Amino acid sequence: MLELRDITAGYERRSPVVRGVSLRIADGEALGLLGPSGCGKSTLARVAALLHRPLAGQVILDGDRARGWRHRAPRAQRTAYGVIFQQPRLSADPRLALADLIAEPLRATGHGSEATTRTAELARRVGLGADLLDRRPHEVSDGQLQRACLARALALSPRWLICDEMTAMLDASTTAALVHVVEEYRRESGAGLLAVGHDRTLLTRWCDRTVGWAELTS
Ligand SMILES: Nc1ncnc2c1ncn2[C@@H]1O[C@H](COP(=O)(O)OP(=O)(O)OP(=O)(O)O)[C@@H](O)[C@H]1O
Repeated sequence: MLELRDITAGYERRSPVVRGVSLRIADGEALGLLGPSGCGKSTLARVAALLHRPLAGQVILDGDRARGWRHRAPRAQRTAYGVIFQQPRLSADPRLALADLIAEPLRATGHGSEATTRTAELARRVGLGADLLDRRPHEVSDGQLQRACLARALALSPRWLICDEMTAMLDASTTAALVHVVEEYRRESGAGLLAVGHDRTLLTRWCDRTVGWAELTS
């Protein structure tokens, strides 16, 4: 289970953007979190993924309380997550070819020897043609780059996926393709999902359960 207990978070201690929010996602469950722009969804998603230290509250991951954030999180907790953000260009190193982008987590965790085989496998899974793997981010479309970011997020076979407006800048067919990849992975692996967004139709179709920001904060 992934549990957020009474989380208060933000960028200034005196005016947090998230106040006293609690939520639980059961193993294998897909939870959609809906809310208007600027309400604090991404901040909460980053707290859930151990990327943003909350001002107060606890994150409990598979029974263990998170004690570190970002690079200070223990590796076993950090690698339990695959995270995909809204804007692939902000989360992809522009100097890396897509193959190296996908292989980043493998190399960073001492699995570099598997990188070539795993990268090819992951690229196939997300529908990225082998001809694109030598290109750098500026040489591919947003949709192609987001596919590479999804492949990178799946590289270490995470138990939890955090999709923060993953499809907000994509067309309908790429959206459907990426959601399909996530769902196929979840079926095989039993991974849980927190999908953040403002598209009620998409999240209702995609997730087992959706919750609105207002319900969390009331
Ligand atoms: N790095 C930052 N420094 C200061 N304030 C920030 C930072 N990131 C976000 N904020 C502010 O925190 C609030 C919540 O932002 P957040 O990105 O969590 O909202 P959101 O619900 O995900 O919005 P959107 O749907 O537009 O992505 C906003 O008022 C935003 O301006």
